Amino acid sequence: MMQITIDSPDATISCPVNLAAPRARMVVANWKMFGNLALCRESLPRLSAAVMDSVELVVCPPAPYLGEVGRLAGRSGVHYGAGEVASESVHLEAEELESRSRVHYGAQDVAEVTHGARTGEWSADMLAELGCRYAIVGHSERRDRHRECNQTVAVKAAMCIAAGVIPIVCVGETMSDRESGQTEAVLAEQLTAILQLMKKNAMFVLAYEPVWAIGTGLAATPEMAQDVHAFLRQQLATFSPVWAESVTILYGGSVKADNAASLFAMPDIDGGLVGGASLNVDDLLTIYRAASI
Ligand SMILES: O=C(CO)COP(=O)(O)O
Repeated sequence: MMQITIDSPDATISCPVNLAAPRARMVVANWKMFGNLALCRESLPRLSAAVMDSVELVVCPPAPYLGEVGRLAGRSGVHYGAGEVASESVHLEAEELESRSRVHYGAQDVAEVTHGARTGEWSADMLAELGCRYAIVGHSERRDRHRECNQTVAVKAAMCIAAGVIPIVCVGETMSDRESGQTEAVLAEQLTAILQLMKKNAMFVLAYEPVWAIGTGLAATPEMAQDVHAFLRQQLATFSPVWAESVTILYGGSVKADNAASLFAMPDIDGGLVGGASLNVDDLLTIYRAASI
């Protein structure tokens, strides 16, 4: 395992990266500001029972539910009586659950500093302490509503890496960017900010989420998404060709049970970042299984 170095405004950070590892296939459920404790308790045991070694499954609930999701993901419902959790997993033996791959979980955002008087924010270290393996950074809803710029997103990603949390970095163009032929320029600018801070070889997940496809029911076609994913991988390769092959690139934007398989069949699409459809456990499981093909 080699070490890589990151220059952040706070510190110089070293983090391990395993270049020998093949890139992971993955489905990430971004619940956004939806769901409740009942959804956590209904879905986590079912997801844990369905998880396969070949595809990672990550749940990113609203922050107040991270502790409960972590608890459920860690023990897959064995702490609950059958009356409390309506799930097949409560019938599984503890050893069987232990031996399975676990559902991972992560936050939808993180602060760009390690600590401070920041009401309503949380640090990457706090997420690590809660057992979060991932944190989404740079989602277009935060870039738009919270005015997060490329530099802020890059610092957040670096904070995650320093804390041992893998950032899922979102990039994507608006419809007007696309219509004016600016898609590649916009994506390159978003990605360059990240790469300049992380240098190369850092462990992160990239998510291509065209803004016009989010929550609209209008997903990119598999070919359209593949073109962009190939472009993103090419950009990564300018830093390191070997590393570029190891980076998981997810597609997000109206991924549904009926279009997931065709999107995930494309060579540079390694899985999905799923919003609305992830709130329905059956749909999420169908999407998850589509990533194993
Ligand atoms: O923003 C998204 C995931 O982060 C995508 O949302 P939808 O799947 O609801 O379009």
